[in-house]
Amino acid sequence: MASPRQRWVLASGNAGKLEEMRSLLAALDIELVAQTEFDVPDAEETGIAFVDNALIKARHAAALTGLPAIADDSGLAVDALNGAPGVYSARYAGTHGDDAANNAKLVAALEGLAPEQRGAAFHCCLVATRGASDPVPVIAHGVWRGRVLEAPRGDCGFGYDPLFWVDEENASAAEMGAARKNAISHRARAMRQLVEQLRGDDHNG
Ligand SMILES: O=P(O)(O)OP(=O)(O)OP(=O)(O)OC[C@H]1O[C@@H](n2cnc3c(O)ncnc32)[C@H](O)[C@@H]1O
Ligand SMILES: [Mg+2]
Repeated sequence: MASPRQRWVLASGNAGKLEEMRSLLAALDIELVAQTEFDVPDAEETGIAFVDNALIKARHAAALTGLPAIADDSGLAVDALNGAPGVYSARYAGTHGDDAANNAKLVAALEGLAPEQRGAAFHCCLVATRGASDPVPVIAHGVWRGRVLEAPRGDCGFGYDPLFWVDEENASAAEMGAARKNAISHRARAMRQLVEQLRGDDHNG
């Protein structure tokens, strides 16, 4: 599928995600173009599961550009909130993509909980579709476990990164730096799987 210099559209309007996806996809010899460069508007994310929304976004971008597409649907599932905000992570506080408001709401929701009650997982579902009606899209899923801090720490990354504490790193996702995050994150794990499958595709002709 990923023949040399094939063009793919990255079906995301999130600048933080796009930067990470580009760096994670550097292993594939493909030209990646953000959907915003084609004026593709955000798709309506009506799915119940991450994979539903990733499929919706990939098909939407492929349909409007005529190119193969890669989409990411991701979010934070907090144990004490029974998996919320989950697929609603981007609009947890009401306004889509208002990271500061989302983080403030999360801090308030977990107020008073002890560290061992603050477990959470970042999920990332990636979908690669060869076209809008591809009957066999490639799907990958990565999970990254950590703990929600009582207050933000660090300036790197995006979204919930300043609240996501990773014990083994002794750092929040916003403190560890892009290179480290891109080695161990939910998105890194999903992308390794996706790249593996796309490479397999090449070999299968
Ligand atoms: O749908 P697109 O256009 O890709 O962009 P989006 O920002 O709406 O993305 P999602 O619908 O997948 O929502 C993901 C939410 O989870 C957050 N999130 C996902 N990955 C993250 C990461 O690596 N670090 C911090 N927050 C993350 C992100 O900030 C959003 O609030
Ligand atoms: Mg979205």
